[in-house]
Amino acid sequence: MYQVLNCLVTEHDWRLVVLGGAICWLASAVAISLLHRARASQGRTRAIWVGLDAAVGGCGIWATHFVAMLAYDPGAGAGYNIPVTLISLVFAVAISAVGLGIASLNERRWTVAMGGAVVGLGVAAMHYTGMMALELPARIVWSPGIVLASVVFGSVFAAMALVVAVRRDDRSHTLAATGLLTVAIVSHHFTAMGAVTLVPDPTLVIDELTIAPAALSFLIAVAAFAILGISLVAAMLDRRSSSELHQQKVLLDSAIGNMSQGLCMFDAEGRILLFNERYSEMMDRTGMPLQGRMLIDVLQDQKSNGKWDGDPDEFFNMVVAAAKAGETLTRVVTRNGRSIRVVDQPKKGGGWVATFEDITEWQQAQERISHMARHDALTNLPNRTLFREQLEKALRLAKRSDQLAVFCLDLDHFKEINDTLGHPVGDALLKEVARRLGECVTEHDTVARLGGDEFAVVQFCSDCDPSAVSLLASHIVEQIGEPYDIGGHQLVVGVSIGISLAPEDGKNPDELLKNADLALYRAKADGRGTYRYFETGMDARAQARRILELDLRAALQRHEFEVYYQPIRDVASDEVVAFEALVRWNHSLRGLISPVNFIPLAEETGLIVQLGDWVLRQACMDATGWPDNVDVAVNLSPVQFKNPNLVSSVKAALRASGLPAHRLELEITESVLLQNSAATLAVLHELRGFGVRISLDDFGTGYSSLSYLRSFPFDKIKIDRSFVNELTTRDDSMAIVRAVTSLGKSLGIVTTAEGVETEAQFELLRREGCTQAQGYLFSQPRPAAEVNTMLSRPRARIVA
Ligand SMILES: Nc1nc2c(ncn2[C@@H]2O[C@@H]3COP(=O)(O)O[C@H]4[C@@H](O)[C@H](n5cnc6c(=O)[nH]c(N)nc65)O[C@@H]4COP(=O)(O)O[C@H]3[C@H]2O)c(=O)[nH]1
Repeated sequence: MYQVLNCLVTEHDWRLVVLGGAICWLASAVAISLLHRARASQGRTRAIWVGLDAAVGGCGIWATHFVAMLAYDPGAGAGYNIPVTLISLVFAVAISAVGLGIASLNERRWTVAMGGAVVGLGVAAMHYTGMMALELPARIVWSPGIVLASVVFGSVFAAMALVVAVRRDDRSHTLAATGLLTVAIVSHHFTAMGAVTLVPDPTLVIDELTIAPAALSFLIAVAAFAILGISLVAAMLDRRSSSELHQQKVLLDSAIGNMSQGLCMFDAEGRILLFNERYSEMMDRTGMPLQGRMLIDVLQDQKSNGKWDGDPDEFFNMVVAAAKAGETLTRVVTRNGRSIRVVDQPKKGGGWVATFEDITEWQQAQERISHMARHDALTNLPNRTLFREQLEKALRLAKRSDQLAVFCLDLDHFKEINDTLGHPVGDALLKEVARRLGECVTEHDTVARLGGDEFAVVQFCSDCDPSAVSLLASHIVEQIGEPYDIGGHQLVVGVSIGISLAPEDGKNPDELLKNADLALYRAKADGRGTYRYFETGMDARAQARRILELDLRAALQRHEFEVYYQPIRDVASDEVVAFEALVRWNHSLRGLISPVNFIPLAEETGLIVQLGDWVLRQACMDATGWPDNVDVAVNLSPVQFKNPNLVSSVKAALRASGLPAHRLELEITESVLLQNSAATLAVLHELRGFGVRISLDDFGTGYSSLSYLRSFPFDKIKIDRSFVNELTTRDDSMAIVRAVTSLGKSLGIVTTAEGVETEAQFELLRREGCTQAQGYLFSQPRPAAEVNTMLSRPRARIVA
């Protein structure tokens, strides 16, 4: 230590020492400030800043050394070897570049310290290379301990300088770092100089390629100018980037200020660095000092004002810890009745960015969508999806003693009401039905609309009487069956109910619904307006029906259908005047199947359109081979009337066969007139318009409304065989037949009695003036090939 101080005090010119110190301070200040720029930039820009920084630092170290060497007078004849002097400058710049590059790599304190230590080694490398350039008639004897101390001083102080510099880019830290870097260079130099002892040796020859100390001052001035020049360039670059930064800041401010989202940026400690107005509005922090404040203080203020109901410490610690761990936090908070989604996104370099989005409307829309997806729009009752979920839940929660029943409901003849009175009336009726159902059940039960006129109920009751299910079912049948007054229409609609019980009829919603549906089918088949419980055999019957349906579809392709004909005789002349076409199914395994067993299924599945079309074409074709005065009657199903192509199908059948239209008779039932009567009547008029005749079949069995006879000028009324059957035994049947025949006579409509089986029936009909008769008395329906036989033989012989 003494040696170092002695060297400094006795062997140096103080004025030059102060000048060297000043150059060193200047270079250190520029180097520290450039280090900040380097660390704030990326990639190539960072490399440029590191390069400039190393050039300034290196020149500073070099100039400081040689100014200090000027201050140190080693004696006459001293000079500096030029190449080695220049190499020492290269070392100073190159090693500083490595150290500064390391220090700019990341935030870690140890990396920065290591970078600083490398810069310190650069100072040492420069110093000792510079000393090697010193040429004088003396030998330099080094004191190794002091040499080591000089290297340690340089590295430790330089490491400290860089660590302080990167801690914060403000004036105090920059000043402290500049001071420490100056100390690093200066302390290293003078400690190293203390390690020198010059031993005169006149034998030593001074190289020619040396530079005199006086000339060296010129080089130092160049280095000092280099420092100043680089500082100037850096300042200009800095200015330019400051103005760019300023512009960017203006842009950023306006973008942040106009965002619909709230935004707040925090540093790693939880201090507010930046926020927009939207943030303070949304989080109810308007008018509160926020800039630079710790979040915890803001929360505590809000807590004391009653605007925050959480635990500020707990919350603050949680968000700070999450940001430190690099976790993104998302939560939804409620402020002033609005729902706000907050996302805390950790940011590079510590801290986090919080964004605040008002999702109130979005949330409401989501709720609406989810409600719509699970409720029926018309009645607002749960739909099938929600019903299944609720049934599933009820099954999960049901205890052994609980009773759970699933009801499937179907309104009877709702379709006809909808078709005749229109959809608005149908909709109003469904709403009213939904309301009445709601009144029938308790708060433990669920009512749902599964679609169309299908409703469902889950009855859930604890420790209740088993008769509760039947009681509810009959109550529903009664309530739904009460008359409705809808838009001035007095309506009556019945309901059929199928019931399945859990767990005996099914353990899951699908099974229970399927079985309740099977029971519903049975309720409908048993005459509607009633309820039925599921029974095990129902499933098998449904299965058989499904097989029949599949068979029916295939039968058309396999040409398994055949048209049979039954003669219709004129009562007065006893001549065959027409044949009724009646379809038969020649099933490959089951033999001949009667239409009563497959026509309803064909109607349900819509296959009747295809089948009816085929019968029509076949019947027209067959009739062309009969005498011209013998007509053909073909049955039309109500379902065929819903097909817009009906008229064109009839025309096509006539055209294809060449049968005159007046020889074709189409038989319809009253139910055809029930559905959308205006459209049906238009079709009937169109058919009649081109000469086809229309008969009203099964008269007396359905609604038997005489108004139908007024609504359309039928060519024929067919009296149902149930009346003919009882003609000789029941007076009322006789009275009905008499009324219909006289009605026909007065309206000029042909009357045909169906199902005539006995001579006595025929005799009565003849007496009452019935126009035509049809029945087993004359012939059963027979294949087309037997038509000629039926035509040629008198009836008595056929019966026999
Ligand atoms: N007990 C008894 N029955 C008699 C007597 N005379 C005729 N019948 C039967 O009465 C039915 C008359 O036909 P429908 O009332 O139109 O009733 C028909 C008709 O509604 C429907 N049907 C038959 N073929 C077709 C078709 O091609 N298209 C449509 N849409 N329906 C058809 O199937 C129903 C039943 O047809 P089928 O079984 O052929 O039954 C025929 C016929 O065989 C009798 O003296 N005594």
